[in-house]
Amino acid sequence: MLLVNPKATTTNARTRDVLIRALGAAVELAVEETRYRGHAARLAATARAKDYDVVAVLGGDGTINETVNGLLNPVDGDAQAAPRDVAGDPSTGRPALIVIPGGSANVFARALGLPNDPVEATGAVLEALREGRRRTVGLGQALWEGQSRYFTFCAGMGYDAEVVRAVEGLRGTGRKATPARYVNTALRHYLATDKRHPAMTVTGPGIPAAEGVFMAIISNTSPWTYVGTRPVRPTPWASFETGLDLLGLRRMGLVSLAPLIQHILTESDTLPSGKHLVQLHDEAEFTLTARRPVAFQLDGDYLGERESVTFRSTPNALQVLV
Ligand SMILES: Nc1ncnc2c1ncn2[C@@H]1O[C@H](COP(=O)(O)OP(=O)(O)OP(=O)(O)O)[C@@H](O)[C@H]1O
Repeated sequence: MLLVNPKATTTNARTRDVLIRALGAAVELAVEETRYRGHAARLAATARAKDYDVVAVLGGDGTINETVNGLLNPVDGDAQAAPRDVAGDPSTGRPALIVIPGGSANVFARALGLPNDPVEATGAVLEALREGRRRTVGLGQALWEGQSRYFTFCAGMGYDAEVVRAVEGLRGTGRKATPARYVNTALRHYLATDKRHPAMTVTGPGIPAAEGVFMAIISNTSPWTYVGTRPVRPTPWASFETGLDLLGLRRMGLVSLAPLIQHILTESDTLPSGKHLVQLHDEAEFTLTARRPVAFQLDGDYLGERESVTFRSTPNALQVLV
């Protein structure tokens, strides 16, 4: 099943048709266009219930996030659909995923090593299909107030989620999400964010409690994002094959931030260092609690202000043809 989000930033009818022709020549293909927010999750859950082998997505990180959640959660009323779980590997019980970048940032596709161009990515994916090349990836899961949502590359609480919220507000007025818009919004919003009263504490099984955190980045892979073609790596050791990583900031002043920003933009695999940083690597679970509601984002989607969110690693969650 091919899911196309016609509203994704860089998706157009031409790339859609190229992809349909290319995939259609290689496999038996059903094509669905998403018509509203949440539609990709429903379609993906249906694909799983109907035992499709593969779900391909042409869209941005938002559509991929929905698709992944649809693949992991059973469709309404189908909760006891028999999983095809083979030998305890949960990824074998659901359709595999194909990703063709069609959004603005395409972090998940690029973190998987795919070209950030839909036609070139189609070529790479067709090769993977022909050669049966699959990679098993873990996902992150966020749980709060009785809700749960999986994430493919990152979640965040605090300043970064405030920036995501501000950019979503601008997109609501018809402006596109470009890297320059994110950077401009981040700089402007820096003046407004609270740099004096840290709200969050990180706790978890076997993890010493860390208080006084202003913002936290939770990573399922590295890079965390891209500015243009440049990868940004606040948690350089994170990977799809390990548990979750975290970078927490206990200071938001420019003296602390400037060297950190320089480090994460230029260093590829050394951890940023500093007493004001809280760092976790390859953890199965931890919780962020906050004294007041704090902005929360997941795979670049703003999800409101929250006071407690638990983050859990879900190993071997999905197979990706790449
Ligand atoms: N037909 C539609 N009309 C409006 N919104 C849609 C439609 N189909 C899907 N959506 C929603 O559009 C949102 C944005 O899509 P998506 O993330 O794929 O693209 P993007 O925002 O351009 O990319 P990125 O996430 O990389 O910025 C998704 O949250 C999805 O739910």
